Amino acid sequence: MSRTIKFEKMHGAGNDFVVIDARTTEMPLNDIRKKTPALCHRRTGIGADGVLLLGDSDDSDFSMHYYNADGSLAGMCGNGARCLARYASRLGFHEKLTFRMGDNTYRAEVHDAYISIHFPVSPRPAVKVIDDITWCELKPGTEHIVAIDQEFSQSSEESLRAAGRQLRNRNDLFPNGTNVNFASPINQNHLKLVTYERGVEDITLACGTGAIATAISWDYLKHGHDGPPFEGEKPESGITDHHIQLDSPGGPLEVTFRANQKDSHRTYSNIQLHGPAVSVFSGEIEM
Ligand SMILES: N[C@H](CCC[C@H](N)C(=O)O)C(=O)O
Repeated sequence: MSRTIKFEKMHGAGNDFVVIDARTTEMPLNDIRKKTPALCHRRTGIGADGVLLLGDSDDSDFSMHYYNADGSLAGMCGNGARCLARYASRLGFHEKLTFRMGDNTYRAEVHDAYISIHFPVSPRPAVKVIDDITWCELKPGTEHIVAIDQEFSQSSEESLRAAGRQLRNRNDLFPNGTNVNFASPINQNHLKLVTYERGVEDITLACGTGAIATAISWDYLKHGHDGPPFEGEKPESGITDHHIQLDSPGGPLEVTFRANQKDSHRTYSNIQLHGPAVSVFSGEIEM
């Protein structure tokens, strides 16, 4: 049976989504998931990198559900979270809200120009050398690997897409696949970032969890890496707060976090993602 469903098309730094209030659709979430590739198709559908659903929650303001464009599940979507928070605040939720995604409860603060999402996660980066390139592997809500090299700023989009696709499909190393981030430093607190996204199977204009993964990897590779120190830096004991800007093809995102250094261990907390969330149009679609 086909149904007409209301949706809003939104984006955060060009990472775009079909947003649906699942409380009003009377359609099982899994049925919407099955329709996700058709909804996200850029020629025959609405066109998006994924579908965001707002659902009920017992212990938060709402629950977030996210499907990649191919219908696969992802642990988290940072740009999507900002869009859903903006959408929720327009539905009448407060500007400060909480939402549930998987096992985590996130907090969001909705401002006119930007939205901040507090990530209740403490990712533990691990260094992996693959084909002579140093990668940092970590999971700020979903799976990422990050390489940081000045050379990526000169690389063509085609070459990064091909390299991202190849690594994403290295099932021997990443049985669940991974999102792949190529970053190049501009200065200590500012990097350029290109992300190949699993489930979209392409470079997207921005990736929020990729921005978090990159900001933390940048710090970890300098201070927390078990191998020889990078740039001659030695780990120091203590707490430091960081604010990093990541420039993606679709625009800048900002990440703040706290690094906690104890002996040779470096851990991360107070992670926040800040950036825009914009409504493009709304409509109805037969599903
Ligand atoms: N674009 C999203 C990430 C989606 C992650 C997804 N592609 C996966 O983990 O499979 C973001 O802003 O964080």
